[in-house]
Amino acid sequence: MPTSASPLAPRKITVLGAGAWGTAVAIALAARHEVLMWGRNGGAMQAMAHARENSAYLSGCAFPAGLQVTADFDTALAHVLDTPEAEAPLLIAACPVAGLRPLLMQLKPHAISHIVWLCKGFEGDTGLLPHQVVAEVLGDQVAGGALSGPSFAQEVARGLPCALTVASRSDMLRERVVSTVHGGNIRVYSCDDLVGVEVGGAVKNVLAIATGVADGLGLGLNARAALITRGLAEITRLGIALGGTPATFMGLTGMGDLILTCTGDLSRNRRVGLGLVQGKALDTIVAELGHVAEGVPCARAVRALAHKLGVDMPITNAVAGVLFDGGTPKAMLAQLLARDPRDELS
Ligand SMILES: NC(=O)C1=CN([C@@H]2O[C@H](COP(=O)(O)OP(=O)(O)OC[C@H]3O[C@@H](n4cnc5c(N)ncnc54)[C@H](O)[C@@H]3O)[C@@H](O)[C@H]2O)C=CC1
Ligand SMILES: O=C(CO)COP(=O)(O)O
Repeated sequence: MPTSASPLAPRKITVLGAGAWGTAVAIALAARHEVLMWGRNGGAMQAMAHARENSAYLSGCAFPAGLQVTADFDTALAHVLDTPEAEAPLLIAACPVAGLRPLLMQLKPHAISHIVWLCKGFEGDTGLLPHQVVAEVLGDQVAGGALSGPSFAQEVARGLPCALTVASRSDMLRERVVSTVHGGNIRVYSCDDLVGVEVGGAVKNVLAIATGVADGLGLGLNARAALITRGLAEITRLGIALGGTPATFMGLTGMGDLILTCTGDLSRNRRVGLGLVQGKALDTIVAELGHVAEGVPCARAVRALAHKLGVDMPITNAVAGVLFDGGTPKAMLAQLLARDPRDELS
């Protein structure tokens, strides 16, 4: 579907969440727009305002003049809510999946028209995708969309080129995101397959843990390519079972993000896999990361969901076995290799 690009004027954008990705997106958009980033930790936001960088989550990436920060939720919301809809303000939720429902509960009393989320995963307790959580909390009158794709925060914050996809069932929201975010070194594609985009973004994190394990064990490039490709097959099976469109999994938010996260050493999820092979405890690995690794809770949620739906997801099951059931990386490998042969395309 054709969409217009290049905004006519700077827009008002609020980013809720001040981790690595929220900060990178805020920095990138502040070159062209008036961005206000909210974080829940008052001390941290004050330090950011003073240093003009987010030293805890994205050090060395200076804030442009167009980026302001606050720890006051009402101020952050007023930045977009006090802007006429005709000026197309943009509200972005940049927290991890586990923080999405609490954040939406904070938003619920306010009259928001739309929301874009950046998180990738399934909600732990419910097994819901982010768009389902949004619909459950805010109802379906609020236009919602996921902005996803291969995009390491460190690279986006440094202004390196990337391509993203906005997925929404709302024409208005897709148009607003494209016309606001597309430009400079960021290309934004659009599609209406929310399920496919969200499943790809969620499950690739589990596969990145698997690839980290394989690379940590020194299994070689052939094994890595096999894992990525068969990983894509299992993402696609789950995505189709949930109502996604097959072609979506071949796109930026499927294959694109899978390749990036499985092969790029900037990936936190890949580093979880590497750490497991070094014999570190999961808690230690995550604490050392200092960031969320969505593939960890996602592995549990996807294993349960796939079991419920009768979808075969052997790599995810093997990862979950190592993460939660005391399996060893070598046992994970043996379990995968010992599987019966199967038709590649079934
Ligand atoms: N870092 C990256 O390169 C990318 C990350 N993502 C996704 O974006 C999401 C966020 O990731 P990062 O920012 O990298 O994580 P991070 O670990 O760097 O930061 C998470 C931030 O979220 C905050 N947070 C947690 N719960 C919250 C809540 N209830 N309300 C408000 N803030 C809350 C934390 O205080 C922290 O500031 C994840 O789902 C991740 O998969 C997507 C694309 C790229
Ligand atoms: O989603 C990402 C890149 O697109 C970031 O992946 P990690 O969370 O594994 O760092």
